[in-house]
Amino acid sequence: MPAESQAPAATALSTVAPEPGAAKPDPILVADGVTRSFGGLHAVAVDHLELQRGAITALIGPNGAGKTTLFNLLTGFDRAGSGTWTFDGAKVSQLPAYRLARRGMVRTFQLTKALARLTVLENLQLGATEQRGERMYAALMRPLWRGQEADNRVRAEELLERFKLDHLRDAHAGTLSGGQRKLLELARALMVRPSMLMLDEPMAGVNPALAQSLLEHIVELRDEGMTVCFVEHDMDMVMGTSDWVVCLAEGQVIAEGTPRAISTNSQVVDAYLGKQHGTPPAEESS
Ligand SMILES: Nc1ncnc2c1ncn2[C@@H]1O[C@H](COP(=O)(O)OP(=O)(O)OP(=O)(O)O)[C@@H](O)[C@H]1O
Repeated sequence: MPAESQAPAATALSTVAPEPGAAKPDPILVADGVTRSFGGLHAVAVDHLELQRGAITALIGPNGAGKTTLFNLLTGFDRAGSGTWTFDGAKVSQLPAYRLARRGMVRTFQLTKALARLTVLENLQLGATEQRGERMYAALMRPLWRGQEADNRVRAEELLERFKLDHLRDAHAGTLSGGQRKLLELARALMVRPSMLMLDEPMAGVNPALAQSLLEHIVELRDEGMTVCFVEHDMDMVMGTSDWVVCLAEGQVIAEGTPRAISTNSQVVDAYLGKQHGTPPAEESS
């Protein structure tokens, strides 16, 4: 049975009815009528969804449930067919990712081949400019305003230390282990001091030792006041870390609740948990 979190967000959520579309005491994100179709396939059709400020919310569901599609819509990486959503009280539907980042919502990015050739420190410095929507070429070629560059350097050093990547600051990102890459992806997103962090499968390809450290970092960020939302198949992480769980199936929210309520929800068990046969094996060795 999952342990219930004692964080303030968990306490606030303990009075919320465990039902799809439930209103939250202090929602940071509110979505209404969000749809996305591919041809005749309704990948996402979410009537109403609220995410509680300062809480860790997990999006779960079977393969093809629409989790990644919804995540991409909310983070400005795809365009919804219809629907509106607000972030921190302001309408942000269809805003591109860099404009969302300016408002405080950022998502992690997988390291591309180009980024793998840069050092860890360069990745962090570039993370700050990317999230603001500056072009990579311009960011590298044009001398940045000195004050801003110095701020970015200070922030980067803070994050290197926090994530214990300082000894790797001059290593090429491509040489990092799977878990270290995930830490770097998280650190890159934090360069712009967001209020909400969106994570797509943070545990994928991470070995158990680093998974634990990654998990602790995420809980620590929540304890500092950050709102976190992640898509994840690893049910240990979902049950052990999240304050609230939203289960999607066939594009719709079929259940919401605390990890404890969700683990015994018959619809979730039928659609997802009953079909889970453990989590995929870790892919890295360090
Ligand atoms: N670009 C696309 N073109 C066509 N169909 C798509 C596209 N992206 C997603 N889909 C379809 O939309 C549905 C939802 O996919 P999505 O990737 O959002 O599910 P998911 O819940 O994230 O699944 P998984 O857990 O396997 O990652 C699936 O049927 C998928 O095949």
